[in-house]
This record gives sequence, structure tokens and C-alpha cells, in this order.
Amino acid sequence: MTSLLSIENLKVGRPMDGSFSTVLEDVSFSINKGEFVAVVGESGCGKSMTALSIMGLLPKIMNVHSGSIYYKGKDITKLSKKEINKIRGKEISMIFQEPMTSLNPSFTIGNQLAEVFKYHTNYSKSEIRQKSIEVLEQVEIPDAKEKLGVYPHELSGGMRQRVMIAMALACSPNMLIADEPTTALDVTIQAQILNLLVDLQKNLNMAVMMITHDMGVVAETCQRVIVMYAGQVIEAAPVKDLFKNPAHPYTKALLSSVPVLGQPDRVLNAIEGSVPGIDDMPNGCRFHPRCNMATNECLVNEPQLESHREGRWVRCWNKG
Ligand SMILES: Nc1ncnc2c1ncn2[C@@H]1O[C@H](COP(=O)(O)OP(=O)(O)OP(=O)(O)O)[C@@H](O)[C@H]1O
Repeated sequence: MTSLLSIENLKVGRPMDGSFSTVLEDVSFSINKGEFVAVVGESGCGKSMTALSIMGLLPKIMNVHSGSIYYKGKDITKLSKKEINKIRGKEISMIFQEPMTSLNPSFTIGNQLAEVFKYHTNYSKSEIRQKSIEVLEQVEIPDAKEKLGVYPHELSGGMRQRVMIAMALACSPNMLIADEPTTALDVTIQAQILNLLVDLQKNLNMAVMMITHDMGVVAETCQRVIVMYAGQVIEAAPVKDLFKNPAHPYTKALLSSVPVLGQPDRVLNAIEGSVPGIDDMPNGCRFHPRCNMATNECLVNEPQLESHREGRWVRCWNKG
């Protein structure tokens, strides 16, 4: 299968007085056309920075130090602002955790959708109105025509997230990045939004990269999983293989901290310790201080991300 997006040895961070404080180190993975991929890991592992690197939206204090992000074969880290603006929102779109922080409270839903179309298309006013209704219907918002005239605060959290998805879909992107899209929603609404994302991915043959903490969500929605730890990819595998047979001790620990329905006696293990900060990285394997399988080699030498069985990649000296 050909990759739609391919990240190769990406290093991102913050230049400081002649030194470089790294938040992403040697990040490599790819996403195929129409594929639903989850990026998981604890808070601070670099999931959002990876997404923002793809979007060309890193915080001003950070930059791409080295490596590449190929989109349709072109390295988008080398594009000018003008060139990346043409891709962002049109070919690759992103939705965030809390729609209220992304929607402008002073403008109607119709106004905000119109802005997206005006920026990326040459549609007339009436075409924009028609397309806006169509895209709201696509995300299953009832009474789409009437909703064009309402303000974000007049909608529920779930409806606001649907509006954000509609704005992201407006120009039929090839790829949608969803950063914790359901975290701010209650459980029943979460399930509806996830089902919607899965349906859209299938019906539109759109690639989805979903960032989440929730392994339950991963099991139900995704085809492949990228596990990140301390700014690196430590495992990548098809979802069934990962759940059945996790190879990295961190992935095993993440999975053993998730409750399973019908297994009330299962012991849940919290992962002791915390993700190291960017200026506090241990030598050797970054996970070794928290790993119950660490050997002397892990303390000294940094493992590389290596192919491990078909379709799987693992960064560990003791992969199981
Ligand atoms: N604006 C920023 N300025 C400086 N450092 C930042 C900034 N945003 C994130 N970082 C640092 O970059 C690293 C990666 O953070 P990132 O937000 O990508 O993690 P994450 O895995 O997405 O976490 P979460 O699940 O909490 O969103 C962390 O060490 C974090 O402290």
C-alpha cells in the first residue's frame, strides 16, 4: 500500500542559547490512504507536537531540526508558509479536543463555515451556502439549514464537535487529524462522535490520525496503532496484533492498566513513575527507569525502531 503521509526521523524542539531542547526525537511512521491510525501514549509523550508538526502549526518557540514529513511524496517541512496554507485545511485538516476553543463565539456557524470555503475555493455565495448545508448534513446535524444561523454557545458540546468536524471536512481532505476529539464529551456522545469518524473515514476513504489516551477507543475504531513514549515512537502495529501480543514493555504496561469488561478479577497495573521531561531524558532507553525488564544494555545504549514481525515496529532491546 502506498503511504499518503510518511514521517522520517523527525526531530523537533526548542533552540536555546546554542543548544537544542528536543521534544520529538527520531519519529518515524507512515499513514496510508484511507487508513484509521491511532497515536497513543501518556501525557507529554509528543503526540500533539507530532500532529502540529504535520500541520505546520508548531509553537513559535519550536522548529523542525531535521527529518522529513512527506505528504504525497513532497517534504512539507520544506514548504513556504503560503504553500503549507494551501494544504492545511484543504488536504489535511485537524480537529481539537475542545471545540469551543477553536470556534469563534462571535460568529454564526454559517459565517465560520463560509470562511473555510472562501479561503480554499472560488464558490459563489449561494454555492457556499449550499455546500455548508451539505457538510452539516454529512456530520448528521439535524435541521442543517437553520443551524447556519446559530452561534456556537447555542449548541451542545457534541453538536459543536460535529460542527468542527464539518469545518474540517468542508474541502474533502485526504487526511483528518483528530487530537483527543472526544475527551471533553460525555460517554454516550463520545461513542456517537467516534462512530461518525469511523463512518466518514470509510465513506470518504479519508485517512484519520486520531490522538487518544483511551485504549478502549483504539480497540473499537482503529486499524493500526502508533505508541509514543518520551518523544519517540516505541511501537507500531496493526491494532489486533498490538492488543493480542504487545511487544514493548511500555505497550504491555499501557494495556494492563485498562479494565476489561467481563474480567472483574483482572489486576490493573498503574505504570509507576512518570514520563521524563524534555531536559531530563535518561541515557539508553528512555523507558528504562520505569521498565521491569530493563537490562544493563538498556541503561547505556539507545534502542532503534526496528522491524519486528510483519507490519510491526518496536524500539526495545528485549522485545517480547
Ligand atoms: N508550547 C510549548 N512550549 C514548550 N514545550 C511544550 C509546549 N507544548 C508542549 N511542550 C512539551 O513538549 C513535549 C510533548 O508535548 P505534547 O503536547 O506533544 O504531548 P502529548 O503526548 O500530546 O500530551 P497530552 O496528551 O497531554 O496532550 C512535552 O514535554 C511538553 O512539555
